[in-house]
Amino acid sequence: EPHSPVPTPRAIQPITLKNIVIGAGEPKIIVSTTASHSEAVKDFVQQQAKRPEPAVIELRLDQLDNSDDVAAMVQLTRELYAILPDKLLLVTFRTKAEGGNQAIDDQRYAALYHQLLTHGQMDLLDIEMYRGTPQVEQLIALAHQQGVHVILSSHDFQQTPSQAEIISRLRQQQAMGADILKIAAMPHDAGDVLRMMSATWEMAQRYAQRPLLTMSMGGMGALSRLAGELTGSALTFGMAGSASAPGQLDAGDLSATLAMLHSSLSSEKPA
Ligand SMILES: O=C1C[C@@](O)(C(=O)O)C[C@@H](O)[C@@H]1O
Repeated sequence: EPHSPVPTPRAIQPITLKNIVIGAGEPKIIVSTTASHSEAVKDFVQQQAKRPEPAVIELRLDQLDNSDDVAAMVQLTRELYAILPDKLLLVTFRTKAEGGNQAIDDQRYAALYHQLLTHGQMDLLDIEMYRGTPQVEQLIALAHQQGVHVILSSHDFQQTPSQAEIISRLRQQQAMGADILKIAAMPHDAGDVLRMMSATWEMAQRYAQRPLLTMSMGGMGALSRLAGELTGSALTFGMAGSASAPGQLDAGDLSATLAMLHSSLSSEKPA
């Protein structure tokens, strides 16, 4: 026998919520809201609730004009949760510091998330790992008390960190108790995209017990948004109409390509 690859078993434990398996099979598609008014957000989510592509809908609170009206945001999460009986609702306030639409200080960020977790409804909450250690630790504990799964996230819209730095952040997120480990970074060349994919694979093979969500942004990064089943990224963002970040592919095209790659990957039988 010439070359028989020995597959290394991954230690990633899939998460199953509402029959959606995160961390096995095809990467699951997340579609984000980008509207600035609650009514438009609700219309969009009604439409997406009927679409087959997204498994997860991300509510981007920082895109809303009235995101400082905490009671209205709490109410909005409850309404969206009710129209998504078989998809997952991810709630995200992406801060300006990490590429989002609105600046918010760590205290107000923590206060908003505290109210959302206490009075709102969601399956998943995106918490930026660098929003202040005590705040982040308290929010993770509260989320888990409320039965909400936590995505700890880190974004770099300027450049792509070294492979060691990408892995170190993902491991830190895991150590902090994240349920899903996430990093997004901007590439300047193909090497940066390949490094993100390679860091994802090394993390998945060696260190991860939790599902990963990684991507290179911008047009150059598209391959990283398609390659998750190979590299070990369990989720991927696609767009419906308008992108919530540069480089997102249309959810329909994304879904077709993920299916094509899945059939190739599952025909691969060890010799
Ligand atoms: O952080 C992320 C990833 C993202 O920035 C992307 O590149 O697809 C899109 C955002 O909506 C999401 O919160």
